[in-house]
Amino acid sequence: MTSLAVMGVGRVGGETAYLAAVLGLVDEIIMHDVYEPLLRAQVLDLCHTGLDVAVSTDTEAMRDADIFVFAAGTPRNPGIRTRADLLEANLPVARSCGRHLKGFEGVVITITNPMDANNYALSKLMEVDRRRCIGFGGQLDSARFGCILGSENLRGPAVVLGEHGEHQVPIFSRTGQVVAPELRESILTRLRGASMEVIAGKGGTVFGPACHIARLIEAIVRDRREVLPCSCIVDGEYGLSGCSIGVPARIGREGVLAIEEWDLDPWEAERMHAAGAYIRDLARRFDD
Ligand SMILES: NC(=O)C1=CN([C@@H]2O[C@H](COP(=O)(O)OP(=O)(O)OC[C@H]3O[C@@H](n4cnc5c(N)ncnc54)[C@H](O)[C@@H]3O)[C@@H](O)[C@H]2O)C=CC1
Ligand SMILES: O=C([O-])CC(=O)C(=O)O
Repeated sequence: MTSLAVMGVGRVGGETAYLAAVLGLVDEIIMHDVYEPLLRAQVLDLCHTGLDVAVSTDTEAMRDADIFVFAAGTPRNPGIRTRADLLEANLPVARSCGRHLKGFEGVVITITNPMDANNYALSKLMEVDRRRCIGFGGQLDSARFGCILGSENLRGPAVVLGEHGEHQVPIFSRTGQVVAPELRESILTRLRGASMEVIAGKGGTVFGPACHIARLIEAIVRDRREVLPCSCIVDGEYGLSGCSIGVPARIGREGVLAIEEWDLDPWEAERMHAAGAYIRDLARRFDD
């Protein structure tokens, strides 16, 4: 019996619940949203699939779930330049949800932006071990990187580490090809703008995030032990600590089983450290 709790069942949370049900990843889904009419609609719509999954809205039962997906809060629109600009709006949401689930014993997946800062905040507020707090975004950024590499006639593997935001770090050294600094910068600029094109066109990113979140849930419930780029709370890895940041993480039933330390080239290492300093500074606002 595997149970999934989803806080915030809007575009991404709702689609994630639907995919988890369709793919048969979980037996029970507990949903919550502050907007009651939407919550009721999502519950009914999921029930009408006729899939063999128990659906409830019991927020008390959320604390016993195996996986908790945090997707509640405000998304970007074309007027909001960076994900970090959502901190003021979404940190209070993370705070109230975190307090409600203090002592949670399952695996937390943080979606809400700014995702890295929220993942760090949730682990502190919920008093959840760092290995059971996974921030989602790196898989999506990596898929976007793969699309852009292809458009430049370059091959993968495409992996993005660092912040899920302006300070993302595409790992060119793992593609096995020499990519000149000018081309790296122009690819990075395209990566930074990749989601906004979708947001401007259809109101928000949905298929991309939900598909990769489902893969992450699958890695956990099926104990896949595969390495995925995820935001993890670091304790010295890559010379960083006191923040959650995108790193290659081996994911299984218990959450983050290990963080791999890859050799980065100087261009990547410099940006990884800048990303760490930037996220740490954002996270500090949480301590104020
Ligand atoms: N990490 C990633 O890769 C991605 C992150 N996001 C982020 O995920 C978040 C959600 O995005 P969408 O689903 O597009 O937004 P949405 O607006 O469709 O859904 C958010 C839901 O959260 C609910 N909500 C707000 N405050 C709440 C609270 N205190 N308790 C419970 N529910 C609450 C709202 O009623 C709404 O239904 C945003 O912050 C967005 O930036 C979105 C896509 C990808
Ligand atoms: O860009 C945004 O605001 C939503 C997001 O995190 C993504 O799709 O990567």
